[in-house]
Amino acid sequence: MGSENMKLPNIDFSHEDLKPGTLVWNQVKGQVHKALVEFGCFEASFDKISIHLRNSIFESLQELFDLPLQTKLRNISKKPFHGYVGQYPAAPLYESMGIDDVEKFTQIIWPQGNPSFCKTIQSYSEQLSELDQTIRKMILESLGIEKYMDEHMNSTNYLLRVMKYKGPQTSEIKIGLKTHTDINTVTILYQNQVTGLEVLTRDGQWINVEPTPNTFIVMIGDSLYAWVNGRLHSPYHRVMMKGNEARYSVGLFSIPKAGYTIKAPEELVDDEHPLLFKPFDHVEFLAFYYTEEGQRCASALKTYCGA
Ligand SMILES: O=C(O)CCC(=O)C(=O)O
Ligand SMILES: [Fe+2]
Repeated sequence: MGSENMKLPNIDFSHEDLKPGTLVWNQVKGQVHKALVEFGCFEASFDKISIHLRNSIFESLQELFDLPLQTKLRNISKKPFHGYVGQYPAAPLYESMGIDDVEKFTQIIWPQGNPSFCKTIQSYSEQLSELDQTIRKMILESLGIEKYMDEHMNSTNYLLRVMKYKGPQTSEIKIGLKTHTDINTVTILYQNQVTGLEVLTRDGQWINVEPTPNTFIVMIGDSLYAWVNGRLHSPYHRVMMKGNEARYSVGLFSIPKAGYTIKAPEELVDDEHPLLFKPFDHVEFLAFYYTEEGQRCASALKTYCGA
């Protein structure tokens, strides 16, 4: 179980003057780098998303998940994990839906229209993608690889995934989502007040993440871990549920585009830091990841393209 007294670092991104080159930018950048080396994860305080939008997002999620299963199943996608996921015996509490294109998604789920859902999701993704970009700029600067900024920023797409974990209706702890690392670039999670997310430290302790209305959880995925040649950590995490209440969460995932080869910059490879992964295409890696073997191995990426 999660350790009672450990906490993730909390970094404040609400400062008005948070622009590249300012003193406050450099201070926050230092905190981001330290947190990502040590934990691969941190809490971000970010007040650019209004209280109204923060509340609407969970109302929208509830409205969506309350729909009949038949309706939710209309969200299909050729890409794994982008469509409706749920009703799995191994994760009976979990349901999720990927939203690639919110207008199309809204049209499929509500053919009669649902402008308020569409607008809420759209504003949320747009506003939160600013935080994603700020963090990624800081990462490249702190690693001294600014010259790859445009290439890196253009190498990803966003996916918003909304998630619901039913309360198990018992005080016993039940698995919500099994232990995994994220395989994308950067993940930013936001959730309602029901606890459950746990992040594993490098020395093997589980940290319970305590949600608050203005904290977002930022996490490095394996693709970024590979690209920065292991300079930042990509943490194992899981969701454990107890009690009656449902946990709603929403993840903004930056994901490498198909056809983009992830290859560590030469600046990050030397005798002390030998190359960890051979260059790979994320979408080709996904095909392996979702095979039985890919799901079984401790590190699918290492098995797939470890150097
Ligand atoms: O629900 C959460 O907070 C975590 C979800 C998660 O880890 C994932 O979707 O990869
Ligand atoms: Fe995850």
